[in-house]
Amino acid sequence: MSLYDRLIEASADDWRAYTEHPFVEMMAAGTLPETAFRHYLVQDYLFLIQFVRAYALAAYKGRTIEEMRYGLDGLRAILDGEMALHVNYCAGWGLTPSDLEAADEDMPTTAYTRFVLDWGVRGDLLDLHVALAPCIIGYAVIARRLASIPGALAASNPYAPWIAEYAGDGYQQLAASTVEHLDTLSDGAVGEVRFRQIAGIFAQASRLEAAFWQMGLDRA
Ligand SMILES: Cc1ncc(CO)c(N)n1
Repeated sequence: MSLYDRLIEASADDWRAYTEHPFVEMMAAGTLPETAFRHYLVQDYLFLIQFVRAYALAAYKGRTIEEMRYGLDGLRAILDGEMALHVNYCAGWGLTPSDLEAADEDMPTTAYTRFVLDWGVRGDLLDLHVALAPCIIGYAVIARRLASIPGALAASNPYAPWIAEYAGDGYQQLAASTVEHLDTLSDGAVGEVRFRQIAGIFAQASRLEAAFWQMGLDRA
């Protein structure tokens, strides 16, 4: 069993609350109010800025060139890839990247990003990558499922570009390599005590993800 499978199994309720949150179901159905999505997306841009810092930290903490490169690739995937989705959506609302950067962080954004960065500083590379994992893997899992719901990818669904981005090959491959990387990092040998520690980080990050969706819905 991969470390990822063990982590999901250990935090099943939190994982489900995150990946099956009403926010994502409403995106697939196209019924999510735009105010909710807009608040979420602006906050997500601020979230990604902090995640770039977390990946930079992962590169810094790498003990091999391969681990350093892994941090760098994650950083690039956000800066040169994922953020374009946010910029494009926001351009439709008349918001420029500078407007996004100047927005204030809402509490759940600060809570989640600083939780990850704190584990990154305090813990070792495995702690950091476990704190990052629900983000990448969760969005890949969510988008793959949503993409299979009839009508979710229809041109009439304003959230189709979001679903298509995370269900796309590039992002799905990033998630698959994250699953593999967790096994490489843990070397297949994580004892019970260590597993309980990282399972706690994984579960908390999953709860912070659910709180992030809820932050959007609360603006509906
Ligand atoms: C809150 C959040 N979690 C995960 C991702 C995926 O990168 C994202 N963009 N935002």
